[in-house]
Amino acid sequence: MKILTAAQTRDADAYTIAQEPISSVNLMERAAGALVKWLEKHYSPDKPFYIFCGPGNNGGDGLAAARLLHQDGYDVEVFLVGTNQKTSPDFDQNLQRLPQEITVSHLETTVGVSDVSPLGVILDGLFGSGLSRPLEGIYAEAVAYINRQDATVVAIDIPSGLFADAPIQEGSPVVEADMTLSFEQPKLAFFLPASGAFVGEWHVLPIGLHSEFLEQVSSPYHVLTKEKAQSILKPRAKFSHKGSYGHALLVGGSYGKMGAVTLAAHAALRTGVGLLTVQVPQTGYGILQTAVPEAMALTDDLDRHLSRFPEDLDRFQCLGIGPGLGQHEDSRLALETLFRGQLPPPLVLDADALNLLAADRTIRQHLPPDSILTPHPKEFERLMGPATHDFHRLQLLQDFCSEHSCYVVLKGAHSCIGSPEGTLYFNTTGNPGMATGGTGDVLTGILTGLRAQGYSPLDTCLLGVYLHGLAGDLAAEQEGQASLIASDLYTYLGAAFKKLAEKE
Ligand SMILES: NC(=O)C1=CN([C@@H]2O[C@H](COP(=O)(O)OP(=O)(O)OC[C@H]3O[C@@H](n4cnc5c(N)ncnc54)[C@H](OP(=O)(O)O)[C@@H]3O)[C@@H](O)[C@H]2O)[C@@H](O)CC1
Ligand SMILES: Nc1ncnc2c1ncn2[C@@H]1O[C@H](COP(=O)(O)OP(=O)(O)O)[C@@H](O)[C@H]1O
Ligand SMILES: [K+]
Repeated sequence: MKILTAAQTRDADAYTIAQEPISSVNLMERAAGALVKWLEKHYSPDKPFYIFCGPGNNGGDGLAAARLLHQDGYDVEVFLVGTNQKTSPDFDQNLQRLPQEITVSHLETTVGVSDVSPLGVILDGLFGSGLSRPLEGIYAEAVAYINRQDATVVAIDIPSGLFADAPIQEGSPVVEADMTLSFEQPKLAFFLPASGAFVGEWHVLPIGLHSEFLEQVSSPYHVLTKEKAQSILKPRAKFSHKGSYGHALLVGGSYGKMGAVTLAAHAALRTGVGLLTVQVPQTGYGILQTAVPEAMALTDDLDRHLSRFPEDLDRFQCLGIGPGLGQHEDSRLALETLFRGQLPPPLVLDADALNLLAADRTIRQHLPPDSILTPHPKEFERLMGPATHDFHRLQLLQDFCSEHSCYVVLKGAHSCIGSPEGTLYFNTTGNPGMATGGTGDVLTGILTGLRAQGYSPLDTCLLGVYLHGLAGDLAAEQEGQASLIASDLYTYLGAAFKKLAEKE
């Protein structure tokens, strides 16, 4: 699913109005209809609705929703905010259509305004995708009032005060929504930490924007959906054997950090890889053979850290490097030798492999094309320097992928996969239970296992990141978020594969 900018959404609107054709006010009616249908499904008529409307079409949506909810027997109260300024024609028309029985207050100030019922629902229709500057005056006051209430806050299209595709200044007024109902497409701001925190849970409401426009419009931003991940998944063939599913090599572990590479090894095996070998320093031999009997072990000459890669790398279809590796100079030299030598098998680089890469520009220049890198934001900062805001970080991600012809999984609540062409995919699975040590190592194992089975680098990232988050969601359902630990992720990986394969 594409993510459109605010300008593209306006164009989609205009295209639909011209081509369907449909009048602007009827398109608003369709949007409000979809909104009310969702609300009525989730909130019973004993919940009072408090609808805050600004001067634009977002306010118009709020007014249309007020009328439709009232018609269906809901108790509705409307607050008009700053609408003595210029209002949009569709706002005006919906204000005229508002039944007289609905109480309407013109909010000049929130001083002395009593609190709404904590059992009620506030609909935030102050501003939508047309926001052009930070909120001030009565708008800022209304936002503060809404944020003080205990009622459930549902934002129409986007929480008021957020830009769909640009950063907000720190401290500027924004509605803190429990739920956001976004028309047709989610907004880019939903996926990024600084803005996404205001959005709450979000759902997309289709409103029938013209499919021709949506197919043709080009956007670098995509949502990684279940359908997309499902289309990548390859079934296993009846007469296949372990040779059909690749041989992966994981290199990592050091004294005190053997857990990281054993987590990755378990995860690689659970992706269905045919064979797995793990290269560890001497100290890790017994640990690995005991903890992961399915994996073959190779050992370094050194006891506590790694100083070389195996000679015969050709027999591996993917090489995953990093979990628990440490940053010893010997390990850095080994990485440099690997990159400067013959083209190695397809690579997955994580953790200390990334830190070594960040610390040494010359190694980075020799990064083999089509490599997969999986930094968290701090590791990414070491590679590319600090970003001024979340949207800038996306630009840096695109720059890095195109400069090095590689694929980067920027990990987070909505992990973002970047490709050399500049396309970005935002993941939709996963939960805060996964914010715990070792979950990234599990991802490295998953990606190494999938890549070794012959998935393209992009498909590996899309499928692997989706499955990793889905395993986290299934684990959290059973274990709860707080108690989730990294090994739960590979324990639930099988259930995630099964769930992904299910047709809805
Ligand atoms: N296709 C769809 O998705 C559909 C979308 N629909 C709905 O339309 C919404 C977009 O509507 P919209 O363009 O009228 O924008 P909205 O945000 O309501 O108001 C903009 C107005 O506010 C003003 N203004 C801006 N910032 C301001 C500020 N800080 N302080 C004060 N004023 C400020 C701005 O003025 P200006 O920037 O010119 O000064 C302009 O007059 C969208 O989110 C969705 O809810 C559906 O109805 C139909 C299908
Ligand atoms: N709040 C969250 N919601 C969803 N996924 C998360 C969240 N926090 C972390 N994760 C996921 O957990 C993993 C953490 O990786 P990383 O930071 O490398 O951990 P570690 O280094 O301990 O293995 C990433 O895949 C990330 O996307
Ligand atoms: K809004």
